[in-house]
Amino acid sequence: MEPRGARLQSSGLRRDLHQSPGSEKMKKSTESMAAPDRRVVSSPQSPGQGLQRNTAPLGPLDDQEREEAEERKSGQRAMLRKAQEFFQTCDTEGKGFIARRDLQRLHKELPLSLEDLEDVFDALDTDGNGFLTLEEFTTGFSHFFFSQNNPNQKEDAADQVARLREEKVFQCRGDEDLGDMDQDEEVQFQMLIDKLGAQKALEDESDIKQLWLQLKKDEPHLLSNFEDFLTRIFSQLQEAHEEKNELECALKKKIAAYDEEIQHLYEEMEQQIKSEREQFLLKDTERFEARSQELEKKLLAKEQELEQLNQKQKRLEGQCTALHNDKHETKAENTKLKLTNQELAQELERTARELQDAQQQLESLQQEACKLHQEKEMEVYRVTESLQREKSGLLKQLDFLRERNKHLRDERDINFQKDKAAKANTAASKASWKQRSGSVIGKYVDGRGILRSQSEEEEEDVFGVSRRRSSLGLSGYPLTEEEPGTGEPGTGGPPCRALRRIISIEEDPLPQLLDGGCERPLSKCPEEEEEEVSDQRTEGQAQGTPNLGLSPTSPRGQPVGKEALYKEESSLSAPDRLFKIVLVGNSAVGKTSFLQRFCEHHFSSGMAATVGIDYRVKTVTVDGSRVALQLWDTAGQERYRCVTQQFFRKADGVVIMYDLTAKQSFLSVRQWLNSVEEAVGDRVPVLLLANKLDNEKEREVPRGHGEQLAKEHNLIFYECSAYSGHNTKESLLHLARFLKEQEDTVREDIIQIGPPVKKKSCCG
Ligand SMILES: Nc1nc2c(ncn2[C@@H]2O[C@H](COP(=O)(O)OP(=O)(O)OP(=O)(O)O)[C@@H](O)[C@H]2O)c(=O)[nH]1
Ligand SMILES: [Ca+2]
Ligand SMILES: [Mg+2]
Repeated sequence: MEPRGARLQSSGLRRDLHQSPGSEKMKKSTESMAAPDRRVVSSPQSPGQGLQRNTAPLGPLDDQEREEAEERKSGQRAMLRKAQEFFQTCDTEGKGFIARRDLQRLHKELPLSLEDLEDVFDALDTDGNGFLTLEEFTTGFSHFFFSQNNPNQKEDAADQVARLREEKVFQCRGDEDLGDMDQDEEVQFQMLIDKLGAQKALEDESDIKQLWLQLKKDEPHLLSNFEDFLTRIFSQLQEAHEEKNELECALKKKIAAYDEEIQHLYEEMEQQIKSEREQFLLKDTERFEARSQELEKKLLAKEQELEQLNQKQKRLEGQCTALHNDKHETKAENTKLKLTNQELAQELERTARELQDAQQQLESLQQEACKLHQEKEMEVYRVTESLQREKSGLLKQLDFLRERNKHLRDERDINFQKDKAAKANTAASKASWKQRSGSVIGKYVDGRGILRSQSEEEEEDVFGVSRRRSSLGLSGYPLTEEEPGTGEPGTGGPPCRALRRIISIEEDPLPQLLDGGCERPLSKCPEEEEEEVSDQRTEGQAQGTPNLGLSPTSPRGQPVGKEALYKEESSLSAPDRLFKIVLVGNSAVGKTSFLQRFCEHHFSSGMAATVGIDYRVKTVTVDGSRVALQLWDTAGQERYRCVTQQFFRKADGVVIMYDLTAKQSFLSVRQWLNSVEEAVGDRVPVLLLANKLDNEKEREVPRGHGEQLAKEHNLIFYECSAYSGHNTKESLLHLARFLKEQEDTVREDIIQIGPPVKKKSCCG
C-alpha cells in the first residue's frame, strides 16, 4: 500500500501545475532537470501547433478580457516552454518521444510516486501506444492549462475547471480554516468516514471533508445523496482495492514462482556451467599435462643433447689443447730439423765437393788408365804386327825353300838311281802328311823335315818361323804331336825356342796402325784392303786387282813382294779401335773356311783341321769409323778345348758356329755358350752362325731352331755360307757395329761418370 504522503505529494504537484506556472518549486525542479542544457531553458520557444489551434477560436473580448487573454497567452507560452523543457528533461536520450520508463526515472527527482507518474503518463498518452510524442505531451499540458484558465471552453472543461477551482479554494480554506471547524462537525464527519470505512482508502480526507461541510452548510438535502454516493464509491474502491490486492498477491506469487523458476534455472545453469567448466578444466588439465609431459620429454632430450654437446666441446677443447701442444712440439722439432737440415746441407755440400774432387781424380785416373790401356794394346799390336811381318817373311822364305825343295827333289830324282833306299824313305814320310788328320803345321813340318835334311843353315831359320805361325798359343804342342810322325824330334835349339813361344790373346795388342805408324801389319788378310773397299767400293776395285794378279801359288796365299804396297796403303786407313773376336764351334763346322771367305774372299775345299789356335786381323769400316777386328780361329777338336777356353777371357765378342747340315754341331752350341758364360759371364756379345747354308739339301737344323736358341740367349743370329760367301760379311759387320756402339756408350758413361750400363742386347 502506498504511503499517504506520496498521494498527497502527487496532488501537490497537480496543484502546483494548476496554481502557478512559474511557481518556485516547479521551476526549481524543471531547472534542475534541464540543467545539462541551460540554453534550452533560457531561450524562448515559439509556440507549438497545438497551441495555435487551441488559441485560435478565441472570440471578441472586452478590455478586461483582452488583458486576461493577454495574460493567459503569456502564461500559455510560458507553459508551453515549460512543457517542452520538461519533455526534453524526460527525453534524456533525445529520441523524440518519452517512454513510460523515461517518466518513471523522474520519480526520484520529482515528489511523485511511481504510481502517480504512471497515472500521469497514461493521462498524457492519448492514443495509448505506450509513448508520448512532444505533441501529446504539450497538448496534455496545455489541455490542463486551458481547461483550467479558459472559462469559455466546452462545458465539461468548464466544469472541470470549476471543480479544480473549488478544490483550490477548499484546499486554501482547508489550510487556513481548519481550526475553525466545529468540533461537532468534526465528530460527525469522522463518524461518516468510519462508516464509510474510507480511512483506508483515503489518504487525504480533507477534500471530502470540505465538500461534505459545504454541502451540509449549503445544501443539506443533498448530503444524504452525497453520503450514499461516497458509500458506493468507497465500497467500489474497497472492492477495487481488494481486487487489486488479490491481483498483487497473485502477481507476487507468480513473481515468486517465476523467481523460483529463474532461480532454479539459474542454479541449473550454474551447475551446468560448473560441470562444463570442470570438464573443460579436466580436459585442459589433461591436455596441459600431456603437453607438459611432452615438453618435459623434449626438455630432457634437449638437455641430453646439450650435455652431449658439452662433452663434445670439452673433447674438442682437449683436442685443441693437444694440437696446440703438438704444434709447439712440432715447431720445436721443426726448428731442430731445420738446423739439422742446414747441417746436412752443409755436409752435403762438403761431400759434393769431395765427390767432385774424387770424380775429377777418378776421371784423370780413368784417362790415365785408358791411355795406359791404349799404350799396352798398341804395344801388343806392335808385337803381333812384327810377328805377322816375320810370319809373312818366313812364308816368303818358305815359298823360296819350297822352290828349293822342288829343285832338290828334282836333283834327288836324278840321284834316285844312285840312292834307292834314301828315295823310298822320303816318299813314305810325305804320304803320311797328306791326311786331314794332320794340321796346318803339318805342311810346314813336312817342308821343314825335308829342308832340314837338305840345308842345315836355312832350315833353322825357316822352321823357327813356320812353327810359330802354326802353333800360336800351343806351347809347342804340335811338335810333340807331329815330330814323331816325321821321325824327327826337335833336336836343335832354335826350333824348340820358336815353338815354345806362347802368344796368348792377353798379350794381344792394339795394332800399330793406331799409332799411325807406317809399318804394315803383315798378319792382315791379303785382301784386307779390298774388304775395306767393300765398304768404300770405288777404292777397292783398283787395289784388289793387282793383289790377285801378283798372287803366287802359295797355299796360304801370301803373295811375295806385296809388303811394300801394303805399307803405303796402311798409312791411309789407320783403325780407331780394335776388337778381339773369338770363333768357336765343333770341328769341321767351317770356322777356318768362314774366316778365309771373310778375309780372303775365297773358299778352298779340303781345309785341314785347325791345330790349337790361329788368328787373322781385318779392318772394316763401321758407320764411318775404322775398326780392326782381331779374329781368333780356334780348333774345334775336343782335345783343344782347354786351350780355347783361355782365349775367351779377353775377348770383346764371340762367334759360335754350327753346321746346319750336322745336328750334333747345333746341339753342342749350348756347351759352347756355357763355356763362354763361365769365362766372361754375359758381358760379351755372341754371334750365332749357322754355316753351310749352300748345302740346303742336307740341312738337319731348321732355321727356326737356331733363331729360337738365339732368342733364348739373346744372341745375334745369321745363317751363312763360307762356300758362297752369303752373310759372311754382314754377320761380322753386325757384331762389329754392336761392339762399337757398346764401346761408345761405355765411353760416354765413363765421361759422365754415370752408373755402369747393363749389357746391351745384341739381337736388336
Ligand atoms: N759345302 C760347304 N762346305 C764347307 C763350308 N765351309 C766349310 N766347308 C767344308 O767343311 C770342312 C771343314 O772346314 P774347316 O774350315 O776346316 O772347318 P773348321 O771348323 O775350321 O774345323 P776345325 O779347324 O777342325 O775346327 C771342309 O772340308 C770345308 O771344305 C761351306 O760353307 N759349305
Ligand atoms: Ca501516445
Ligand atoms: Mg779350322
